[in-house]
Amino acid sequence: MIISLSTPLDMHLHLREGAMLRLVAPFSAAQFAGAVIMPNLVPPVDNADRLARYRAEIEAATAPYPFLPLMTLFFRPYDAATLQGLRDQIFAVKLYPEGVTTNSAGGVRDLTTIEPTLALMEALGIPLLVHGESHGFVLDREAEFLPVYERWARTFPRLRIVMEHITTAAALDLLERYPNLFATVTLHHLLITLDDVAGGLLQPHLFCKPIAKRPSDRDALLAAALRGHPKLMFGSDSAPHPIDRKEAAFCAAGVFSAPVLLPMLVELFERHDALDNLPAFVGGNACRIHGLTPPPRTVQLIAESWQVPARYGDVVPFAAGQTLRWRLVE
Ligand SMILES: NC(=O)N[C@@H](CC(=O)O)C(=O)O
Ligand SMILES: [Zn+2]
Ligand SMILES: [Zn+2]
Repeated sequence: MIISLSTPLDMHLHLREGAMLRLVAPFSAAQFAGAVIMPNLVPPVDNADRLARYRAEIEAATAPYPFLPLMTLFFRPYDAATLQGLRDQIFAVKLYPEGVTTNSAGGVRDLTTIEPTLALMEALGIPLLVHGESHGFVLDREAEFLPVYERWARTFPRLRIVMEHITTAAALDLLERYPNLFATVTLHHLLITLDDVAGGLLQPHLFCKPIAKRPSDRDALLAAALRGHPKLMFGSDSAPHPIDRKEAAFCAAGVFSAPVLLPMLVELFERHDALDNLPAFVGGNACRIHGLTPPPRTVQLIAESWQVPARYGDVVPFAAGQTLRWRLVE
């Protein structure tokens, strides 16, 4: 049995640079027609020259797959001339509050100071992608950020705002209240809760920001994804770190899910008898919301089981060692 997906997209992806990029990028390029590429490199992708060189590096690493990198710019308090000059080279601007996640040291310290740049983005039609967490208690960080989304959604009604990698039922509820608010959700946040991370022996390969939450949150996110919620888009947040940064004191945050994404999404939607809604979740909604027209591409999966390797190079993947029911047809 074969399942065909038309032009699947991953709306939140970390490809890193150099040898890590060359190791991980082919997994995404084999499965997806395109992906939104996160700019949290060291130093961040925050100027035209770095953008162009990073895009070229991605294109080299993903050839010969027809893979569209949707580039993002690391949020700075850009002025009008800078944003106008960069607008045609980017899909969106990605905002990190200072210090909330991996490589966000150059993020925004005072969120009340950046409204002039948000107004410019609204005028230029540039979407705002946000890692929305406060500096509060770890389980409350996403909830505490929701009023910030509300303020921006009200102040800038034509600014398209994407709440990245949401992990709570409360974030989902907010989608219903503001027409210009959208969200991405990862595969792992549809499957795991905090118990999987820290309820038994500590599982560093499931440690990420935002941290996985309660069963009720996971169930609400899964239900929304399975029904193809029109404002919810798949974004893997696949975020590889070398094994010595994960199996260590001060374990880095990030789950490397790229190699298993479509096989596990198909299995999940099949198990819940929701395969009809998978195309909307993995690209259809994103194309409609953002007006994207990536080069059409068909990706096929076959019902043939395989075991996820323990490692790819020096990176441990999500679901390592598990047997999956669907395999990508290469
Ligand atoms: N999600 C993570 O835990 N880590 C991401 C950064 C991010 O998306 O917040 C990374 O770059 O490693
Ligand atoms: Zn993030
Ligand atoms: Zn991310």
